[in-house]
Amino acid sequence: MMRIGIGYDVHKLVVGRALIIGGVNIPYEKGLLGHSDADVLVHAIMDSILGALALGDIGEHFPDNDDQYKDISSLILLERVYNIMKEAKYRVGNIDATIIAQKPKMSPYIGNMRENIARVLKAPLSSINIKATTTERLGFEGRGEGISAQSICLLISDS
Ligand SMILES: Nc1ccn([C@@H]2O[C@H](COP(=O)(O)O)[C@@H](O)[C@H]2O)c(=O)n1
Ligand SMILES: C[C@@]1(CO)OP(=O)(O)OP(=O)(O)OC[C@H]1O
Repeated sequence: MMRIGIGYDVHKLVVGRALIIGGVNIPYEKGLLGHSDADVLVHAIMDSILGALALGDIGEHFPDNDDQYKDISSLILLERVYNIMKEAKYRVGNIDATIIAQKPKMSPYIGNMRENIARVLKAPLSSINIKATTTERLGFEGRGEGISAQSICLLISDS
């Protein structure tokens, strides 16, 4: 059996925070604000997997008032979502995700992001696609106030 899920997340850009997207530390004058490392792409991917499993969202699994998640790498949370998926006897068929950011340029980092996500999800690199787009300066992403990400995933049952 196959199941499909979508995920969407937004974080605010502020000075004094690291910009971590897809587990890659991207040099930039601002970073994303959040309780964890605020990795907006990994959050959207986790929500798409949990969505496919009909198991709610990351806020339910990793509450943002729990000190154990303060500044945690979202790749660690992704590994926990992987374990939940494995327990349910599913594996990733494919993931397609989009980062919506006016700046900075994501293209030099996309390869490393794909490698990080494929490694944690124990999925072939060819099953993970990550794209980036500006919004032609329109909206909150276009004004540089924040970055959003969207993900869709297909899970395949192992049983
Ligand atoms: N933050 C971003 C946004 C976009 N890109 C790449 O640039 C290409 C053109 O973007 P448009 O928004 O003008 O369509 C796009 O294909 C992305 O590959 C990027 O690297 N970083
Ligand atoms: C990841 C969690 C937990 O540290 O915190 P944030 O980094 O604030 O991210 P958000 O996208 O609001 O989602 C869920 C949270 O519970």
